[in-house]
Amino acid sequence: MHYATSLALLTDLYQLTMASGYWKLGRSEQEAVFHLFFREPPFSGGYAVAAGLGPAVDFLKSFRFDASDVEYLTTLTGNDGGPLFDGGFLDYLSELRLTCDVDAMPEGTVAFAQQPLVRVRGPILQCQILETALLNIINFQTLISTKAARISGATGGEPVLEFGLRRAQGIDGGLAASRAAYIGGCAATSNVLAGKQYGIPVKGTHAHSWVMSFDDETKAFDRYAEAMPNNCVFLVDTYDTLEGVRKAVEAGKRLRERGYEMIGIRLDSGDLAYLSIEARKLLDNGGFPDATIVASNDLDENIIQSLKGQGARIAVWGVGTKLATAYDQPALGGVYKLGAIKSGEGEWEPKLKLSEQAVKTSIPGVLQVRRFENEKGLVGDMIYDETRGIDQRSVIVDAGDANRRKQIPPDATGTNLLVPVMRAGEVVVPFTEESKDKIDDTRARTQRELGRLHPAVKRLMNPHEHPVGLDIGLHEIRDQMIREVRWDFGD
Ligand SMILES: Nc1ncnc2c1ncn2[C@@H]1O[C@H](COP(=O)(O)OP(=O)(O)OP(=O)(O)O)[C@@H](O)[C@H]1O
Ligand SMILES: O=P(O)(O)OC[C@H]1O[C@H](OP(=O)(O)OP(=O)(O)O)[C@H](O)[C@@H]1O
Ligand SMILES: O=C(O)c1cccnc1
Repeated sequence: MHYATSLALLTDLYQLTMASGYWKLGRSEQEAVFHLFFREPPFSGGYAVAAGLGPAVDFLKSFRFDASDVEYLTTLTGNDGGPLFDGGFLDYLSELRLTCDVDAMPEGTVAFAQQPLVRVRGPILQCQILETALLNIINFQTLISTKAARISGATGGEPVLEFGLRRAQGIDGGLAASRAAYIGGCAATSNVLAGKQYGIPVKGTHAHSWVMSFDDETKAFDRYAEAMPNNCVFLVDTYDTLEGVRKAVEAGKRLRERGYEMIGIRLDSGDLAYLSIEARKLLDNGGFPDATIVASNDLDENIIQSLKGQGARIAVWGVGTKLATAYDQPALGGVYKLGAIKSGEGEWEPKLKLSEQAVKTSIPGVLQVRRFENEKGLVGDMIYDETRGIDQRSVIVDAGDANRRKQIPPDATGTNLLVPVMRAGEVVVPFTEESKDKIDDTRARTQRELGRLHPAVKRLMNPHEHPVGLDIGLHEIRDQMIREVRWDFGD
């Protein structure tokens, strides 16, 4: 999608005050590199599924301060009542066109803590003013695609229908959630606009109100079957669920006489394990062994896992609220940090932010991630500084605990996860108009990526940690920088 209006003001004011500062100091063009990453996978899980790059690229392509943006900025005042921004700076913004380089993990890539999902390199002013929107887009979509991957993992590949629009966080939240849920593994959405906009399959049943609007349930099913003979999933729990299933079987027989087949039934309350087992028997004995049982009602990955453990005969899972709102963790804490700045001599100077918590101390450099695998499977991921290359010792060191190290075996081959997306402000890969083929390819990538992960890393509770570490050369530089900063502060 190409945004019709500029979204350059979709930012925090402080990005613009810093930009104004860089401009006034004559530093706007100084080259810098920033990395977008998260520190903990969401939902206490072992991984995340990167998503949001498509819309992020659309945002970057449309990025400009148009006349109305600049006019608005002229109205902002400082605490002396005078204009907040200099006229010269606002002229600079109106002329500004992105010239930076962006590298990122393609959507559907499995990502782990500390790894850059996006790297932006270019004039510091440009890198800085992109922070908020990139975080807004990538954080939410990565969160939802990860939730969808967990839910789809729990169903063991049985289709998940995303039903979340009515509970989603507003209009854009609903659309973005449907998109990301599909990338993460959902089979379809009930969100028709998302279907149109992103080429996602749309599916649905009917609501209780349909049944309630008739005097009795049988009539409701028959009338629905007459109106929609090729889309019959009867919602059977308005009054008594198993009685509802019996009526659905009878309605299905009448439909069959007309040359159509009912798709199945939907359960939306009560004990879904018991009811699905009993409903299955009624459907099978009634001559509908192929009828599908759809279930919904505040489902999430944990309830689904429990239902499967109880032998539930559910074949299609409708999941709304807990998926589209990422109910148990409503935000991914992705951050965007400065990694290095180019000095006057044109050398990259790595930059470090210290923290009391080792894991929160930033990783300096111009970072890239290399994923290693051998014939046994994935070996581990290395975060390294592209300007220095990989140390020949081929060892990764945990970013939070220097005692945790792993040798990358010589038979392992590596692939860089960050791929070029923009060069000098121009999109260089086909992350352009969202097409059905494109989103289906992305969804397939997620499936391939998850298929390569060890099952223990995908475990819902207390997952095994996939090995991720800093290239030992980068670790030593960072360690030295930490010592120097601590020394300066007399620690
Ligand atoms: N066998 C089961 N094991 C575990 N959880 C279940 C089982 N059956 C249903 N659930 C889940 O338990 C919760 C049921 O909540 P609740 O009892 O409020 O729903 P209900 O019986 O459908 O009532 P309501 O009519 O208000 O929806 C839902 O999240 C549902 O998905
Ligand atoms: O439960 P979710 O995962 O959010 O899935 C969507 C829910 O939306 C619909 O009902 P709605 O919640 O509007 O009404 P109900 O609770 O009375 O069924 C539907 O029947 C599902 O239960
Ligand atoms: O089609 C459905 O069954 C549906 C759609 C949205 C929300 N709940 C259910």
